[in-house]
Amino acid sequence: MSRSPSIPDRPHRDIDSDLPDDERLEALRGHYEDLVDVNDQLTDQLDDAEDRRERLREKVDRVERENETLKSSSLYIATVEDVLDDDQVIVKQHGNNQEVLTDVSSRIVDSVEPGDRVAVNDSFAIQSILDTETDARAQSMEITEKPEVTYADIGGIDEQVREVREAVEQPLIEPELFNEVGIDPPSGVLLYGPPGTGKTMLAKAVANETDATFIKMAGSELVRKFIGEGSRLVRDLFEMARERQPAIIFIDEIDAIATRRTESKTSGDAEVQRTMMQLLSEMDGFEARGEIRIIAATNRFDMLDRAILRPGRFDRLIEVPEPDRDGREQILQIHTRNMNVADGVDFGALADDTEGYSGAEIESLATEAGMFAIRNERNEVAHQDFADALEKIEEDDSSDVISSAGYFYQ
Ligand SMILES: Nc1ncnc2c1ncn2[C@@H]1O[C@H](COP(=O)(O)OP(=O)(O)OP(=O)(O)O)[C@@H](O)[C@H]1O
Repeated sequence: MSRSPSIPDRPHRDIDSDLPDDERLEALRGHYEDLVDVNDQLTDQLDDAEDRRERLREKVDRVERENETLKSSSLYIATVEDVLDDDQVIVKQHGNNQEVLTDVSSRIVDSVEPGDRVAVNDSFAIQSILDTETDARAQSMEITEKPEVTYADIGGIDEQVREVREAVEQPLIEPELFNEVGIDPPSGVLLYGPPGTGKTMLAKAVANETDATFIKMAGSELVRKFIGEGSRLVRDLFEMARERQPAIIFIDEIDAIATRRTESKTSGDAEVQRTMMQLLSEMDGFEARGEIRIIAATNRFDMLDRAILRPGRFDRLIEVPEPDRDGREQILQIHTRNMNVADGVDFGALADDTEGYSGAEIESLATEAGMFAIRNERNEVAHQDFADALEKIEEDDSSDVISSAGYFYQ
């Protein structure tokens, strides 16, 4: 840090009053020049001090802004791919593998290196470099203060929405109802059904509706990546939820940690078992009327260890099936509501033609139809675009079957 410049001495001259007038005048002129000189020095120093104060104020503002961003908690994990000049880097976001050119906070710009795992905020600016422990915790959890999904975004599963609201939302919003009646709400809710039918959406929508933090952990990540750490991460998960309650814990692919016990006793099995025991013990010691609710999801209900379905654990089972015809029509309407759709598009006919499609597949159909419109240089999506998209998806699916069959028989 630079030291403050010293204040110049006050000029002093003894002027003898007996001097002849012209010499006295000369001495006074000299004294005056000394004073002007000191005045100039002081003015310069004042300007410097003001500059320094301005710079410090900017720095304080910047640090305050960075602090605010750090405190707002929705941070995502990414890996640094490349460090460029001008405090910019390219990062790849975990989960969706999106590559983004972004800024680095000046605090840490000198420490960022390619390959580092970092926490980025909503606008992808790097907030901190993760150490291994935070990294492991954060990697397996997705934390969102308030997910954007609402019940209005979910189509075709009204009955399931109603059941989830009753089992998860009501105990959070009106715990006194359960106290008055003298019953405990369901401890945990298990959503089961085929992939892409809206299980994750349901959990997010409850969090949105109840202003709860949404904390998602994938069972498969727990056992695949963190051998030896699974049970600690389950503990972390509940601790994180307690710190941020009201919170919805969503454990996706719960089958990965709660499979039926097999005969084989490999170390991997023992690890999975320990992780599941930790989950059960967290749930057993859990206040059902508290501000934390647990939802799990699986596509493999048949494989589940029945121990997790006992009373006091995941004791409310909700099946989320593939949508029926009306459901498919509703989901199509939802996923095209922000699209520029031509008048002649017949959603009823499209619902008829998409039997067996999940919500996620219907979403891809809508996007694909939009792509056809763009390819044909139109900004309005016509019925034919949906028909072409459907044909393309069916073709892609059948070639997948052929290639996987070819592989099988090789
Ligand atoms: N019922 C639905 N209504 C509207 N959109 C849906 C519905 N189901 C799925 N989708 C669309 O598919 C995407 C994936 O859905 P979601 O992640 O909720 O499925 P999931 O059942 O949790 O799947 P998985 O078992 O593979 O985790 C959603 O983001 C949404 O766009």
